[in-house]
Amino acid sequence: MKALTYGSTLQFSTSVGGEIGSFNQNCKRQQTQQHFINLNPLKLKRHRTLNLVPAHVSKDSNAHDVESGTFCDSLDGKWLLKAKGREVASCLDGQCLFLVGMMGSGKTTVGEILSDALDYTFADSDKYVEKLMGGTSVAQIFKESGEAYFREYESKALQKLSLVPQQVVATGGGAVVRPLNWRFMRQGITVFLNVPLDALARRIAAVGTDSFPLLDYDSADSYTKAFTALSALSKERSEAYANADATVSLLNLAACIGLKDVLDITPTTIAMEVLVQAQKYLNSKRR
Ligand SMILES: Nc1ncnc2c1ncn2[C@@H]1O[C@H](COP(=O)(O)OP(=O)(O)OP(=O)(O)O)[C@@H](O)[C@H]1O
Ligand SMILES: O=C(O)C1=C[C@@H](O)[C@@H](O)[C@H](O)C1
Repeated sequence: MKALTYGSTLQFSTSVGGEIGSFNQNCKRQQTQQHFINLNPLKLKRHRTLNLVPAHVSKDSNAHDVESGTFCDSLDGKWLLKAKGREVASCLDGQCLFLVGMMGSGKTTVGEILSDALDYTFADSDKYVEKLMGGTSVAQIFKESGEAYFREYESKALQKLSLVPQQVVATGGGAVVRPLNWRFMRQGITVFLNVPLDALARRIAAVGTDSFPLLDYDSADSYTKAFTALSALSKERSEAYANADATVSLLNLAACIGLKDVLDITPTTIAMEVLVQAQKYLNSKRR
């Protein structure tokens, strides 16, 4: 564990290129780079020692991971996320942040953490549709009224949600396919959580495919049916996901922090990377 001290600006080094906490770009493990985060908004006492704890201490972890300052769900990890959240919130200037990505990619899990870091409210468009439908579940809507009907309500939900400032919205996995939905999502900024299909299928197989109507195939084991259906959906949607303003690739992120399995990346680490990529996008727009 590496202890770091700070004044009003925290400085630490990581093994990768990019800005603070960015593990996603130009990952070259031999390079070290200084990163800075402005801690003034947190109004903290000076001279506190900050411990950056590795997110995972697996048999593959080594001292390098520790020194690289990998974020995790420790108190300090959350605290750094909060500091970054304040910084990004000021660039967002009230705009919403829409998370897009395949079902099970972590939009809800990461979105809730992000809303806390940004001091934003959180909304899940699937849940909003369920509310509009008097509490009927998404799976039930698909079953009783069909996908087209659900998509109409999904667009209504996104339209309503896009009117609320300072909100993180976890969108439904298929929201990106309708151009109309992009009109609503372009009111804010969009970030694509790109999770490899194999990992998604493993995650979904673990929780069961029952609540995912588009994966409700009769044959094969849960992993195979999830993987088969996800592959088909991903082919149809990859172009649409690429319309997002920023992307967080879990494959790159895992490689950069030295994890073999993307499913081992903590939601806090992913949330940090979302903030970093969102900020990059906002800065590039300003130039
Ligand atoms: N980084 C993570 N680490 C461990 N578990 C995770 C992580 N991200 C998501 N999960 C788990 O994976 C499952 C799916 O996550 P989540 O509901 O956040 O995905 P989603 O993208 O919102 O899905 P949907 O499009 O179906 O609403 C949940 O059981 C969640 O707890
Ligand atoms: O990927 C999809 O098309 C879906 C994802 C879920 O979030 C739900 O919106 C619904 O199950 C459809």
